[in-house]
Amino acid sequence: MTISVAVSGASGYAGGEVLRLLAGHPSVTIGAITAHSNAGSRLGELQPHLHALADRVLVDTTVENLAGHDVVFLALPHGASAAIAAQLDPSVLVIDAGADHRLEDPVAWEKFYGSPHAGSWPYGLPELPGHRDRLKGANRIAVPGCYPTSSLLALTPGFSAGLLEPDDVVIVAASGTSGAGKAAKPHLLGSEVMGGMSPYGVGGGHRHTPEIEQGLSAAAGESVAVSFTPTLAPMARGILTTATAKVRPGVTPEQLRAAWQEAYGREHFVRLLPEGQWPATKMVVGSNYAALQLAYDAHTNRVIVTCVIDNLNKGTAGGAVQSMNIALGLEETAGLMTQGVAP
Ligand SMILES: NC(=O)C1=CN([C@@H]2O[C@H](COP(=O)(O)OP(=O)(O)OC[C@H]3O[C@@H](n4cnc5c(N)ncnc54)[C@H](OP(=O)(O)O)[C@@H]3O)[C@@H](O)[C@H]2O)C=CC1
Ligand SMILES: CC(=O)N[C@@H](CCC(=O)OP(=O)(O)O)C(=O)O
Repeated sequence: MTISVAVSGASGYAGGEVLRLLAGHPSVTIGAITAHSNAGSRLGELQPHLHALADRVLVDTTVENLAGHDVVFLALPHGASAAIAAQLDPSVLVIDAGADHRLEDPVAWEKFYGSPHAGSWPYGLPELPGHRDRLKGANRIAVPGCYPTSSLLALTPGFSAGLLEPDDVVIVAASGTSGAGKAAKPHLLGSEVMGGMSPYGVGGGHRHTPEIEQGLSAAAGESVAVSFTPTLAPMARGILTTATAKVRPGVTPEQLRAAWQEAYGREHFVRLLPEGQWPATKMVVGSNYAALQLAYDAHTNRVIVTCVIDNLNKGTAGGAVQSMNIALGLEETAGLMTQGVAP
């Protein structure tokens, strides 16, 4: 089976990573690749690492150019994908790397994004309970945000198993700068980022807070409140998320470990590391893997979980391709077997 795929936002970081993965996918033919201000350019000028596609020319992101493919990836700024998706044939598989269709609650959407809610689609994080089944045969998929991917992988097993208190969850995550996209922004200048770290979106203001709460609340079966603080780290790729939550009375460290083992023991891309080995971003950069470790802090009665992902891979493009594979009934790992890059 050969699947024709169009990729929009192909001049950006997320679209570029989708193309990098699709170029190694055994069942995919890459059709239209589209951009906005860079339409008309050769891909090799903008994504010089994509050698096999260097001579392809970017065309405008229009419904006409995206039509006629089996799958359309949207890797556009927030708010740009909903209008395009609404005009694409309902039978085509549309996979949106942006946020437009992630949140189920219109009130939360309007509060954090300030625009009308476009509705929600099946959520492309197959390792969450029940999600793989919802992705099978889907023709619309919302790819999670990168921080929500690592945060939900970190804490969902504890909430699904009923081991954690819902009102005392603290998540602090450090991201590489590619998470902010390619467009020039003063806080991303090398001189601002190199050699130091800084927080942003502090105090509950980051738009990924409701997305993380949505996923954890679904796992818990009750409302979960999250304090989420993102930080910017001097690296191009990678997220290191440290998530902690109060443990319910009577829960033992053995029960905690068993819950995470049960959740991920059969997963290919999510690895609970052997006890004592702690995740580092360099384990996963370039790959679709997530690595986790947990500890019980008896002093504060909290579980501490660390999760690392590559924000552009498992956090965006890898999750998108994995979801495509599931939706189309392909091997889930197809095009995604690249391991981490080290040193
Ligand atoms: N970077 C990351 O780690 C993650 C990104 N995402 C999401 O993926 C999407 C793309 O992000 P990212 O690649 O980082 O961003 P970039 O800024 O790197 O790329 C943005 C892309 O969108 C195109 N574009 C810009 N404005 C418009 C417009 N008005 N209409 C159509 N296309 C437009 C750009 O084209 P041109 O260059 O030609 O102007 C470019 O191809 C966003 O929704 C983001 O939230 C999700 C998870 C993680
Ligand atoms: C470092 C950095 O700036 N990261 C981005 C998140 C990237 C991501 O997951 O994106 P979307 O929800 O936008 O798809 C941010 O905090 O806005």
